Amino acid sequence: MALSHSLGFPRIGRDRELKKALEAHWKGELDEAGLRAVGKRLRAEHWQLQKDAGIDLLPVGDFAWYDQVLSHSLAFGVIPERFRPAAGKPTLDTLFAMARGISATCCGGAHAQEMTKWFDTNYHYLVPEFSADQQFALSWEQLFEEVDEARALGHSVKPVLIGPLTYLWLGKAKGGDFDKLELLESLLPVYGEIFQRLAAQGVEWVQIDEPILVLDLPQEWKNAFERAYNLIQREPCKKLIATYFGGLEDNLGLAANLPVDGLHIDLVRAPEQYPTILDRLPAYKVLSLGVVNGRNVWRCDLEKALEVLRHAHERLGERLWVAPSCSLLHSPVDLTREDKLDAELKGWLAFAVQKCQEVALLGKALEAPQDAAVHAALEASRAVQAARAASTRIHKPEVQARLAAIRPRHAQRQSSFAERIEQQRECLQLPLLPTTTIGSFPQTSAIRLARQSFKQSRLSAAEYTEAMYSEIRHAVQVQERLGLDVLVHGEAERNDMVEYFAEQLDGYAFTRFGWVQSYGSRCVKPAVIVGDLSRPKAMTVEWIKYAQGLTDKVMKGMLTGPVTMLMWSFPREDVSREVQARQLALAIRDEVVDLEAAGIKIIQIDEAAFREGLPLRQAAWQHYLDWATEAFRLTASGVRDETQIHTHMCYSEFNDVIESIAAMDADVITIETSRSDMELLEAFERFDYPNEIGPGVYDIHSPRVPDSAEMAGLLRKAARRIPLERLWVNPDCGLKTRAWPETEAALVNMVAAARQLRVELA
Ligand SMILES: CN1c2c(nc(N)[nH]c2=O)NC[C@@H]1CNc1ccc(C(=O)N[C@@H](CCC(=O)N[C@@H](CCC(=O)N[C@@H](CCC(=O)O)C(=O)O)C(=O)O)C(=O)O)cc1
Ligand SMILES: N[C@@H](CCS)C(=O)O
Ligand SMILES: [Zn+2]
Repeated sequence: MALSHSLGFPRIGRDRELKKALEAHWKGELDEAGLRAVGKRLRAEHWQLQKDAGIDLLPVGDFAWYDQVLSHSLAFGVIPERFRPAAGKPTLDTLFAMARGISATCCGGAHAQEMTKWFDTNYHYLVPEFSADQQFALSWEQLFEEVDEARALGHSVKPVLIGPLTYLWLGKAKGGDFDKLELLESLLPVYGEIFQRLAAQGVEWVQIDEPILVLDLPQEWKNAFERAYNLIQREPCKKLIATYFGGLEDNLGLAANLPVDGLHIDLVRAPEQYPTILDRLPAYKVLSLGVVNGRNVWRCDLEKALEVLRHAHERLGERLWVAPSCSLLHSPVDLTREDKLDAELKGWLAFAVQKCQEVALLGKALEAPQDAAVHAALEASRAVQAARAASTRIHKPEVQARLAAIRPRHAQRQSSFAERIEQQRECLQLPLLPTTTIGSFPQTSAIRLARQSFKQSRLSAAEYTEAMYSEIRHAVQVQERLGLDVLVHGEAERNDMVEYFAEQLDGYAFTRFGWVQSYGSRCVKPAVIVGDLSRPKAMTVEWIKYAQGLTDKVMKGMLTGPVTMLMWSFPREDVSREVQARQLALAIRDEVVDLEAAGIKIIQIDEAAFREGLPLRQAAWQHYLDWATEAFRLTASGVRDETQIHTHMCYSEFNDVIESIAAMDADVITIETSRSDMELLEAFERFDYPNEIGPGVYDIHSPRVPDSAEMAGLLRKAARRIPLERLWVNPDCGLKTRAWPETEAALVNMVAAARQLRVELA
């Protein structure tokens, strides 16, 4: 039998129960016992959903209160000094403090751990902080408790661990000049202890995630893999190493030969690795093939998947396992919840539950090809593929014709930055170190409630518009009172910076419940790119015009760029990312031009996901950077020289992409830097980045309000790297997740810091 298994299931819940419970707990409305009860119920429900779908071996350890990397830091005792409890083991409060920071009103405060993107996904993990004298000790019982919990429910379980090399790779060495790889030897005994505990609980298989095996690894890390797994092999339990998000390529031999019992590979992202792996895999090993896409919502082409699986099954027999390509954390939970999707589109989609069914069906098709259910599923899958290939909702000749007419001049501003900036300074008349924000102001429950009422027709369009205008008036008044220089309208009318635009473009479709965890309790509902994309009419102009009419100060128009629209949507699989980005670029370019025509002098085109889109392997970088940069320039280049184009990027490591960021030629870029203590500016300094920069001076993901001295300190650091006349002052990212009191308090301090530095440094 080809065993079917899942690498991990979404933890947030079909109705985002975990999100709601966490937020209630943080507000003091749900005690710890209540929160734990929600977690327990969700785990039980998720195991049952997977089992009912036909999955043989269920993951345990994929549940996390905030983030799975953070759970591992707790497990290994990697708890920075500022969070360490005075006595005893860490608690849930320790975990939440590490994730969210501690407010300055309590014990002097502590800033949260740095958060960054999980490989090339829109999921964020908390970066482990290693000290030079780092000790590791098993400190968190969650995994063992959950194994008992699942077994008590009668399930066959496979605990999931992040492997030691991936864990170390994801962390940061702090407070000393040392190589984090040196910590491996002291970390491994904790893994040993975990395997022994799991074996004592009766566990047979453990999944060890080592996704860094799909990256370009330095030789010492490759050597470390051999060293680590030679030691780990002595420990009990059978071990399956899971790789995903790409191909093993030059690490294939290394991964195939590690002394463990099985290997999982991602055949969706890297189908080409299949034949080679069969030749290189030792005869004793299980091979798990990830054939169902865990990163997208389209139904699996079962025939195509079966072609490979049949071949592998002939060679491997019971040593073949079937799986999704990666953890289903990146998938919405259950398509059956979607009661408003049209039948045709619904028939084309699969969420986590349906993906588990697909995996189980593929397993069954290998054993019982004549089975009636198998036969019917294959027939249905063939019909879906044929319908999509011919559908007029997908293929639009007019969009394709516009794409074909693009010429290099369309992606080129009229003059160089040096010439433009003179005209812009003349036109904008801003002070040194201009202050601004990234776009959004608090998305209060009143705003969300108004939107919900409008969507359910309990509020008319006019009433909803007035409610949003009232929010805009409030945001403008606050910004004027605080003395900010460049204002924003606050994005009250936007449910999400991507979904909002997607809803107004032709070619997109939407789910009602297709939530995916982004970080902690925060979720996104990625829109689905179904067909060729175009903009039927202006999307933001009336809102921005209204906001500009309220003030004499400059109002920034606020748009989401093509690369980010693409990265944070579920893309088509029948055309390249490049083509989809170009279609989006043309649609948003029209909006940029319309904003300028409406008198808007500064237009921000957010490209928060620009760095995230960078392929994991260096060999593929240039091609991506070329088309991504071109898509941005195509969006931004329809305007006059005096119109100032801003862009914004959060969570980015800029070293690898700095030249392309310069090539985007935005007049101003605002970036996230505060959690990394302005370290990220190093790339801009080294490259002598020519345009203007706003390095974030405070972390918006934490409720903590930094004082103006702290922000002034960061600005001084920034001014050492970037010439003063090119520096802007702003938070790290949008303020939608914050409440008004902390937002105002932080912005008062930010404006004060900017004013102080104007005097001090001018
Ligand atoms: C900047 N970021 C973004 C990323 N990806 C995106 N697609 N969008 C982003 O902004 N990736 C990187 C970062 C991640 N950061 C964030 C920050 C904040 C959120 C967030 O707040 N998400 C919200 C959901 C947003 C949304 O769509 N809201 C809807 C309302 C949906 C809803 O909850 N409705 C309620 C009813 C209303 C109520 O009572 O509140 C319901 O259905 O029950 C809207 O505004 O209309 C979140 O709540 O998690 C995400 C990523
Ligand atoms: N303009 C958006 C960017 C977030 S990355 C915001 O302010 O929320
Ligand atoms: Zn941002």
